[in-house]
Amino acid sequence: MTAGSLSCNDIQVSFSGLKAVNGVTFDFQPGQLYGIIGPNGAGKTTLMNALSGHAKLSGGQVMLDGRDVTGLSVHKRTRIGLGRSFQITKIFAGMSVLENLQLAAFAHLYRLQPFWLPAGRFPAVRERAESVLEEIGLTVMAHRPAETLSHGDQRALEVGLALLSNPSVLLLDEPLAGVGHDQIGPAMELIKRIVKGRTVLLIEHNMDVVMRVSSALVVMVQGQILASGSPEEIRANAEVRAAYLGEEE
Ligand SMILES: Nc1ncnc2c1ncn2[C@@H]1O[C@H](COP(=O)(O)OP(=O)(O)OP(=O)(O)O)[C@@H](O)[C@H]1O
Repeated sequence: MTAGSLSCNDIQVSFSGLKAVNGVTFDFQPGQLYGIIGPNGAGKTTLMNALSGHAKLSGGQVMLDGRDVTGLSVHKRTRIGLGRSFQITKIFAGMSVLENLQLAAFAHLYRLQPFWLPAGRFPAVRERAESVLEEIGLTVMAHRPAETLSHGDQRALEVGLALLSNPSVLLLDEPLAGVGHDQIGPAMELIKRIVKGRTVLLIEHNMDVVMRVSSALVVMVQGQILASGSPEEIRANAEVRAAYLGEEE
């Protein structure tokens, strides 16, 4: 089995009776970038949470590289190849860019939070953090406090945190949220670069961006998949246009 295959079978997530994800079955193929689109409240983030282990399923299974991970914690899923970035940033504002990466690299490599010693003293940590720093194009900003970065660069750092475990499957929840218009282009380039060799699920409201970077789109409405296909197929799908894209145009 090729690394990076993710599938879900009839998964369900409910919040006090509300079926936020209501029977989703899908095979995400290795190396593809799936744009997950749909109106507000359609269940996109909850689907990601269900796949990453952040939301408890009320039914169904999640498989990663052919292995049933339904009962595994977030950390165990991370260790076997699932990375996740969040809509709300998890970076430490007062720490430098490199320190943020080193702290997360230490936690990943040694399964500990290094509160009592500088994580950067560990060669494996330094090496991993520096490699991701380069991957996200922030090497020149390594020693800047994270809070002084532009919004776009903070989002790149957030994505970097998800890359530290070198995941074969990467779940990105609105990595361009709040990114200024002039930074959308470079941010898109970053996404295209880090995607190589990985399976990516990307929640993104900017239709122009999502249509351009995705190899396939999955359209969610009311907790279910309404349609999936190439960006061209989705654009031409009358049902999707009526339920969602029509709103945009
Ligand atoms: N922790 C929670 N507790 C209760 N209800 C929740 C919770 N998380 C999500 N929901 C509800 O589940 C539904 C799906 O929400 P979700 O955030 O997954 O949608 P979304 O498609 O990601 O929306 P958006 O595009 O606005 O981010 C919504 O009705 C939301 O209010």
